[in-house]
Amino acid sequence: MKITENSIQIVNELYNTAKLISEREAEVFVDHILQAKRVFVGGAGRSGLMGHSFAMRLMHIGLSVYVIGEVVTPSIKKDDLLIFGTGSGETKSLVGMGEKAKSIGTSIGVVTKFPKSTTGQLADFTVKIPVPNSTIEDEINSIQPMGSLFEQSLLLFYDSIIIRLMEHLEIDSTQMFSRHANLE
Ligand SMILES: O=C([C@H](O)CO)[C@H](O)[C@H](O)COP(=O)(O)O
Repeated sequence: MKITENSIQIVNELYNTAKLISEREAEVFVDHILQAKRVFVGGAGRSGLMGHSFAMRLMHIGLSVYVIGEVVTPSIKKDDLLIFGTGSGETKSLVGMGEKAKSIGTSIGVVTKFPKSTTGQLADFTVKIPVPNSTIEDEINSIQPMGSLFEQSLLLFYDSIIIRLMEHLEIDSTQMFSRHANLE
């Protein structure tokens, strides 16, 4: 298949996945972010990279946000919100961090293909990214390898959440640019 046709097929896959995400689950996700004192975002590998992108936008809209694992990230507290993006829901480092946060009483939100996974069960709320017919090992309805369809869908979901938060907080792109790093 031509490379450009691959791109079109990927966009179709993203469309078919995005339209199955629950609006109600997405609104609950937004409500928790708005109520949290600070937001901590976590994820491993490519899912974690999408989390970095999300955390940057949360900073741009003026929220207190940290990425798990950065050396400047402080201890998490009860009034904070912990967000994981994890396709499998079973990534070991996240399970350990989720257990720790739960013992502190921190609210946990997990965006995943598998809400019944170990991290999903630790969560106070989940958002299911319903990658069609997927299993933990593979993505049988995708032309893409490994977890790519989940990871791209996660980024689209996170960016869609940002647009909703901009509406709630009455923030525009110009204000966000004013917070963007000036030491690049
Ligand atoms: O980077 C990843 C890998 O390339 C699969 O596509 C995953 O995002 C990473 O392994 C984390 O896995 P999940 O927690 O299951 O998303």
